[in-house]
Amino acid sequence: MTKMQQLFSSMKGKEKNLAQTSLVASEEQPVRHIAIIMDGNGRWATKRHLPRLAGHKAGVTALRRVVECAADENIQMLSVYAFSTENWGRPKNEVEGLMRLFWETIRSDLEKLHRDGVRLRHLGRLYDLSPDIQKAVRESVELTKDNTRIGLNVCFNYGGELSSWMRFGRLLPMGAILRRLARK
Ligand SMILES: CC(C)=CCC/C(C)=C/CC/C(C)=C/COP(=O)(O)OP(=O)(O)O
Repeated sequence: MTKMQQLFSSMKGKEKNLAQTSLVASEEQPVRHIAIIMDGNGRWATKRHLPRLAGHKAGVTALRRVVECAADENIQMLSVYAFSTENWGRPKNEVEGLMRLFWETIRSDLEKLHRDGVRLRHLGRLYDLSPDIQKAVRESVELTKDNTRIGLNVCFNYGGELSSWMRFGRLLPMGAILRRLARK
């Protein structure tokens, strides 16, 4: 079992619903691009009698593990759908917590991501985010732009981009991803 498979199966068992993973590839091609829709963070936290933000933090922890494994698995691109324009409608304290978490994660993880050869890109409406976040995103994209090990598209404050992007890919359920990885 590869590291990625172990990660996905551990998520199924212990961290159910932390992330929904979809695969973009045709049947004939090896897995090169994995898209992750961050979902279920709130349910994960509620089940454990924790505040929703604890679920979002656990989601970021899971994401770190996915990025590490994917780079080792020769996956060339990861796209992470984190915060949609609809998510601004959530309670103020949750939105503020998510913005802070996003900013803190860039700040704390950027150096390691750069060292690990991750090329960061942002997809979404940067201009609507706070000046601090805009600056952190711009700096992280600039710093990592020449890295070649793996691309990480962070979709934050995305709108219709998701649905149009989905039309280009075939979305397969988790089981299909695991089987595909097993064949590598
Ligand atoms: C990329 C990065 C560092 C992001 C940091 C911010 C972050 C964790 C964003 C995810 C937010 C979100 C809307 C998750 C979905 O779970 P949900 O709250 O909809 O869960 P539920 O469906 O169980 O309510």
